[in-house]
Amino acid sequence: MLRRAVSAFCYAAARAIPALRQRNIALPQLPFLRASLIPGLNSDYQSVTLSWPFSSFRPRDYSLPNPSWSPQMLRLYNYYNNLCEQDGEGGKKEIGPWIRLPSYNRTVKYATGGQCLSKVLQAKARLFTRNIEEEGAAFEYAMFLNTEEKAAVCVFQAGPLLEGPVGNLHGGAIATIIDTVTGALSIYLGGLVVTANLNVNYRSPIPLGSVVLVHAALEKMEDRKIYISCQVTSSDGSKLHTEATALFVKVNVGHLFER
Ligand SMILES: CCCCCCCCCCCCCC(=O)SCCNC(=O)CCNC(=O)[C@H](O)C(C)(C)COP(=O)(O)OP(=O)(O)OC[C@H]1O[C@@H](n2cnc3c(N)ncnc32)[C@H](O)[C@@H]1OP(=O)(O)O
Repeated sequence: MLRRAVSAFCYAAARAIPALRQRNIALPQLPFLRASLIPGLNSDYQSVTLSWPFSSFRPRDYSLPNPSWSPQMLRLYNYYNNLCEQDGEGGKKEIGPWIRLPSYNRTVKYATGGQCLSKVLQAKARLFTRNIEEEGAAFEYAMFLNTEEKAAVCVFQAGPLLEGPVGNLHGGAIATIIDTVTGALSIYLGGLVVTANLNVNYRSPIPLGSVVLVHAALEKMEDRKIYISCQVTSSDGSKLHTEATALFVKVNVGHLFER
């Protein structure tokens, strides 16, 4: 019963969000969608209270700066975060094409804003990239979307628990952050999607502890298919570490519960 209700809600939200975007209807005007997606998109919105009835408090946003972040990580975060605000008429701050994505440790919090639901549905489940609570130990990252260019940038600091070859980042961890960034962009563009194909070319090792940029951009959309390209570069863009292409396929929420 609960599963059916959750499925119906997620299905409706997954269908509604892209349709509203296509019609240029601003999501912040809609209270429950604001609750599920908008808080934390940029610094102004962090004070918005969740209005979805299951949420009595806001979940932790893991993409906000913490003491483990290096000065370089913080500088890049501030650079992209500042792009999220534009000067409007009379010096008033306006939301520009850039938005900062909040990051929770369960996808169900994205889908519903629901703290309660995330306790009921496989309570121990955690988003792979946010399952280590120790700050700085594994994936530290913040994602920014450019809604006009249909592109995303992620500022990523690789922690010591992600070691592969000695002193360097594990290839699986690199693929994971690529899947996360290209996936987030695809979800923004297409609603509920899954990765169908991910091709990764590793060009140069990424030292543990370093800060890199993950760039993702829409190549094309065809029916249910969303093609994304991706590059991981050094923080100044001078060195190419990894290149990838990804294909995401739109699904309905029932697909995720087929057993
Ligand atoms: C703004 C919000 C932010 C949120 C942030 C959240 C951050 C977290 C983000 C985390 C993100 C993490 C994300 C994750 O990690 S998702 C987890 C990993 N992925 C999966 O588990 C997916 C498993 N696969 C499937 O479920 C099915 O196979 C899918 C759904 C993909 C297709 O099965 P379905 O029966 O439904 O459809 P279809 O078979 O008719 O195919 C449809 C079309 O697609 C084409 N096709 C299919 N496969 C491939 C292929 N491999 N190469 C090339 N093409 C392929 C196919 O030819 C056809 O094209 P056409 O004939 O129509 O032209």
